[in-house]
Amino acid sequence: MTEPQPDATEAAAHAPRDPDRLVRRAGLRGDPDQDQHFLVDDRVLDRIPGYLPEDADTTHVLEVGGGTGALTDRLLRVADRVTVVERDTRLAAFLREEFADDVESGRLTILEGDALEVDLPEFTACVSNLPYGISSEITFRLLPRGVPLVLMFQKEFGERMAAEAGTDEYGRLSVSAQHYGDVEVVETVPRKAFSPAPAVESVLVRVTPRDPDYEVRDEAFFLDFVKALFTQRRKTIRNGIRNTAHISGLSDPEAVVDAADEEVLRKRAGNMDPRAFAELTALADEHGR
Ligand SMILES: C[S@@+](CC[C@H](N)C(=O)[O-])C[C@H]1O[C@@H](n2cnc3c(N)ncnc32)[C@H](O)[C@@H]1O
Repeated sequence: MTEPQPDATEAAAHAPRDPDRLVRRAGLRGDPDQDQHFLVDDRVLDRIPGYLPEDADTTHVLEVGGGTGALTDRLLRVADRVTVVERDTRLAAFLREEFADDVESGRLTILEGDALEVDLPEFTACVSNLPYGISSEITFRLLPRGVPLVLMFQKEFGERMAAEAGTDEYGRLSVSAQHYGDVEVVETVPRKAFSPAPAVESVLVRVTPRDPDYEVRDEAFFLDFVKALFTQRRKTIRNGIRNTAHISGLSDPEAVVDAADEEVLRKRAGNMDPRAFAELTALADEHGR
């Protein structure tokens, strides 16, 4: 049976493309081994661009992992320009064909390649149903750009990003992400919204960039120090500082222990908010490096 093309009425009314039809037109089954879980729930797709902060600059929106273009279609409705990165050659070819008019007019650029390897353009916001295999690595490339992000993650990962100090989910990922912006879970997305359905539920996370309300002189050291202390999350900060100098790179951990307040030294990493980590980092920077 030949796949029906979108009819003239649909095109004229500029109705959003039907996600199931896109998958059928692409003629590909999503391959979970390639992180291919296409969003096929219209209502979820229609809501996603609306999660951008109200004042977001939508001059140039980046999408990581275009798939069959269901989200691309929604982004083209709100953005002046969209750049899509897609690693799968067949999907990149399909997107070029499906969105030929937008490619031609310069509103859409398809970058074929691995999002961790291509040179990402300057973009003003990023909205993506991410390939989960690269969630962490791509997110930490996006966060320092300081633009709004609306990203789909595996539920557990998204919840850890947004977690507050003192909760079980709070960890290195929470501190590092919240260093760059306000992180919120804005929607839980059920498995059946995707084709093929992933093994676990997903969440949409919004990151609204802001400068932290604390000073960090050396960002790389701050992130290494936080990472080091969370490898010993059940130990006190005192023991954490002493035991992890090989990770944090401190040459004199004892000097940091001497300089820090007893109250802080008795805490555990899971109870330190980002500001407390920043203050301890400043001491470590001054006394222990
Ligand atoms: C979860 S699907 C999302 C597809 C589409 N945006 C949607 O919402 O239906 C992720 C897409 O990322 C692509 N992909 C996987 N790994 C990638 C990588 N390292 N760089 C770029 N794209 C990748 C997959 O081929 C797939 O099309």
